[in-house]
Amino acid sequence: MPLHILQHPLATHVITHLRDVHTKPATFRTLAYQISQLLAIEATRGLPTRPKPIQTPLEPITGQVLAQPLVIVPILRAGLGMMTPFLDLFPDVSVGYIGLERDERTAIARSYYCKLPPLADAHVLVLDPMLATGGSAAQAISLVKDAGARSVALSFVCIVSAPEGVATLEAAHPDVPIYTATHDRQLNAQKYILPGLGDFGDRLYT
Ligand SMILES: O=P(O)(O)OC[C@H]1O[C@H](OP(=O)(O)OP(=O)(O)O)[C@H](O)[C@@H]1O
Ligand SMILES: O=c1cc[nH]c(=O)[nH]1
Ligand SMILES: [Mg+2]
Repeated sequence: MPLHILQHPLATHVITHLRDVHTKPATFRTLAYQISQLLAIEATRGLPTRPKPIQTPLEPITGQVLAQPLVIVPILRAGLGMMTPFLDLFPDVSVGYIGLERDERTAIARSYYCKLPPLADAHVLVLDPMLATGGSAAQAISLVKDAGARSVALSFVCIVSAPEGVATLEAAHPDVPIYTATHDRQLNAQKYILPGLGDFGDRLYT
């Protein structure tokens, strides 16, 4: 599946401020909202629509409306920072939650929570700002597939991706497209993304 990288001057502007170590949590949350809104539009470009006959004030026409329910699944905790723009753009969206936390020493993610709505007929977007080793994303996608999500209607949406994470996710789930706002250089020895923006969850909330 192709890696979709946001191409928009506003995206590079917002990411630069997100990366800035001097950006405080309140501003960081606003910037996370802005970049996630751009990603939400990009990642839903291919959503199917169905015809709906309506009457305008002047004449009858057949318009198009969204054909499928949409489900977002933010990965706790940092994924919560991407959730609100999806709720604002798609008021009927359902939300599932997957809790995953990387061990600080091994960088291997441990699952601690999973609550998902019905997924079989839905278009599912898994949200997590950071795709580093790809371990968290691969686990989360396995969980939503096991819960009934169909791979033709399943995407992973992140803000910063590393080549290592994209390779891992593509190897584990070659059928799932990845949407990212920026594709960075590499991981460091502690499995943080370079140049990256640090620990997204900490920058959102502490
Ligand atoms: O690709 P990976 O190597 O798995 O790393 C990415 C994961 O790391 C961060 O979460 P973290 O474990 O820090 O949890 P948090 O969101 O609660 O801070 C991030 O939000 C991803 O879930
Ligand atoms: O760079 C990284 C890697 C994993 N998780 C983060 O929050 N940042
Ligand atoms: Mg974290």
